[in-house]
Amino acid sequence: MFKTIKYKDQVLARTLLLRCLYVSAFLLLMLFSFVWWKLRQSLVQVNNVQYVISFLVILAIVLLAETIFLKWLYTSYSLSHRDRLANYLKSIEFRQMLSLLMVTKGLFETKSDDDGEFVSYFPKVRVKFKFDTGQMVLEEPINGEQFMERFDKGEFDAVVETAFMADRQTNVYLKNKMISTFAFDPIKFRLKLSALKPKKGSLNIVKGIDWKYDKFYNMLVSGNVGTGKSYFLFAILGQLLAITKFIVVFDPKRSDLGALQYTDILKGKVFSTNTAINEQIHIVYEAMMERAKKMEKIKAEGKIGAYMEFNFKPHFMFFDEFGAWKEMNDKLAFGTPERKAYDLASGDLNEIAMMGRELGFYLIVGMQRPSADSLPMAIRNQLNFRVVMGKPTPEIQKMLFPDSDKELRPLSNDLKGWGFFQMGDGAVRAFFAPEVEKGFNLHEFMEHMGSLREAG
Ligand SMILES: Nc1ncnc2c1ncn2[C@@H]1O[C@H](COP(=O)(O)OP(=O)(O)OP(=O)(O)O)[C@@H](O)[C@H]1O
Repeated sequence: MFKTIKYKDQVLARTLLLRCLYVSAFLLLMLFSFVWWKLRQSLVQVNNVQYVISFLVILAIVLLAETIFLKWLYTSYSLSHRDRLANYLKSIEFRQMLSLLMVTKGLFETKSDDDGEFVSYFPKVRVKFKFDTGQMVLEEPINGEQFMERFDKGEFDAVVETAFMADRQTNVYLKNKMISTFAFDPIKFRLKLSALKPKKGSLNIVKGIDWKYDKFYNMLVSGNVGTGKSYFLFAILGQLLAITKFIVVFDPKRSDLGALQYTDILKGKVFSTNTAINEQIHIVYEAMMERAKKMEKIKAEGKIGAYMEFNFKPHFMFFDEFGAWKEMNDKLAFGTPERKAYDLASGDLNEIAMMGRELGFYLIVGMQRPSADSLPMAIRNQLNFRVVMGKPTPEIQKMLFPDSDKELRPLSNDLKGWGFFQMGDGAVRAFFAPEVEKGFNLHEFMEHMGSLREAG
């Protein structure tokens, strides 16, 4: 149910606390009156002074204990629990914060009369919490009244995102209002690795958000050591295996991905040496050019459409530790056959990044630091789905999400596998990568995902 945010909600928690204290003081008074009445009937002699003193002492002790208890309930219990009481307390805190935000952003008007200043206009913002999905739904007025433009421009939503560490997921306009849905508890959207259900054209990222590679072609996954980059890449590669057999995997650092050459599903598709990688890049490039020719022929007959409409399958080049490959090859002496092969491969890669989308050839690039030296601009500009695991440095944030000034805050101190992503020009979102469960075996996972394709 929606609740309207009021100006006085700024002190909601204090009001709640005071109400509790008033009620308990009243109950104590009733109890004492009853005890007094009983004592009068009995033989025990208590004078008025003794009675008042004992009442005041007990009242003070009870109210102090209750204040401490309520404070603990509000600040600690509500954070560490997920039951109804904790959710109720959280909703109080959130409503209070919303009211405060509206006031600090000046989204209200005052007038004065003989009795002093009073709030003459407070916009009708309503809120609904969905604790089971970790969402908050805000209804903001777009009704021709004061501040409409500021709500419409998303100014208030941006402040809410920062204050609640939330992500705006959807933004819908209805008559006289705008409905924005925020995810304030990103972990609620986490998928389990075993629950991934990729489909042709879309791979699962978090609940409700898929990577539609035909739309947001080419992916970049960056992140420092230990942030969960490899695990996230496993989730992507596994899903690709479930939808296509046209995959090549490059792992110049020979890490866990390199060892996938020993699986049945990826036998002959994993390459680690520079020579093999450069050669394979050229093979993929030639396959792409071959497809370009075929499509040109089809289009010469007046047919229109994208590659899948002509029954061509998507190809994926899965390139982990891209920076390491570039660094190793950049050192090669000019004029040597290895250098020539590398230069050819670099040119091919640029073209795959640029033309691949139309033709169904996609790149997935994994690297620690996507700096200008390690990731050529021609490729970087074509990476439409950008992911960073962990909290990026300001420079990396600027490089990955240049148009966003969203403040990125850590999602967890003890859990790994969280980060931020942006698809195209969409909002930068915080997310938890699919959870890798205990007892996970990389090779078994890949074989299993591959078997889904064979079965289907
Ligand atoms: N999605 C996840 N689910 C469960 N645990 C995770 C997840 N992601 C990361 N972890 C935990 O964090 C650790 C580091 O993750 P990962 O190996 O993917 O980091 P990395 O950034 O790739 O580092 P490196 O470059 O050293 O491989 C893992 O061993 C695991 O314990």
